Amino acid sequence: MTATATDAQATTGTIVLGENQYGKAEVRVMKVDRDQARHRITELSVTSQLRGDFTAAHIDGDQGRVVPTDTQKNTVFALAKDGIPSPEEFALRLGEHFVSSFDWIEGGRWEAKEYTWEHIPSSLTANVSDGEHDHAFVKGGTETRTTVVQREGEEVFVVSGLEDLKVLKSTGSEFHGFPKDRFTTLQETTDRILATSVTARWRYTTLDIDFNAVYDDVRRILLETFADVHSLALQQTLYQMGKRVLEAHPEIGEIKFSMPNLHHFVVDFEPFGLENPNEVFYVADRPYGKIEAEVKREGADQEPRAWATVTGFC
Ligand SMILES: O=c1[nH]c(=O)c2[nH]c(=O)[nH]c2[nH]1
Repeated sequence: MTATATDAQATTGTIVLGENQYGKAEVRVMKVDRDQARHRITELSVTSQLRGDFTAAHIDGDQGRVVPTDTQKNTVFALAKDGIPSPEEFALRLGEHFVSSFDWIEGGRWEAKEYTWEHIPSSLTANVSDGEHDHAFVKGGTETRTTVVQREGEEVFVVSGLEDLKVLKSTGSEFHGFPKDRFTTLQETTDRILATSVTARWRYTTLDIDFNAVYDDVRRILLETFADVHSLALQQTLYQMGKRVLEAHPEIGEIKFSMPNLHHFVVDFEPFGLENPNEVFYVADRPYGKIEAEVKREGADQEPRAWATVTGFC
């Protein structure tokens, strides 16, 4: 692409500040609920960013309206003291706090990622209830629960999801019928390993829900559907996962996925005079297929502002 005369002209006009937001990124906070012998721990990585008219800060170096990023970090810790019932409720409270505390703050973006911890199973008896240690934990699954809360005045948008939910099927996956040209080497298959690491994000159309219960159920549906669908392509599995989530949860407007196709290639044992009926695979690190799609409700209202600052496809 080449720059046009109009582009050149545009670069000579008055320079002004465009969209902006600022805050503290990746504040790692752990809240221990220790009011009972069996503790509960919640670990979040929180990014808080404020929006409003910060022209003076950018143009004149005037900090009169700049709530320091350090204060935003401290606020994350201070609000955690009152509990983190869910990442969504915590992010919503941060938004409410900043918008109601400083009249020039018009909104912002609060992102939270939750890391899973599980009580360590134990056959001992000291500090153990129901076969699990009361205050010793092991890191849970590889996945991270996510939420992005954005606020414009009284309008609030919540996009929640998960990242890196690793799943694999050792059969029940086919891939054939694709077009072939002189560069095609891929063999058709009616039995292959299907593996992916699911990143999904969905938009809530209401805040009047139990965020933890809905999250648990969406995760259950994603896993069950991945397992249940006899896959003719990762694209088909993805679509079914989204469809079943939307059918079960009217409070979700749309759902987006980014799912790598993590290739497992059958090792060629012919040179060794051996057979390999889908038993030994070479696990390829990269490249990987990159399958991304949105599943949505036909004719439903879209809300691009909810997705505006979600990086990548989702
Ligand atoms: O499920 C798949 N979808 C594709 O689009 C694709 N392309 C490819 O080479 N293998 C696969 N597998």
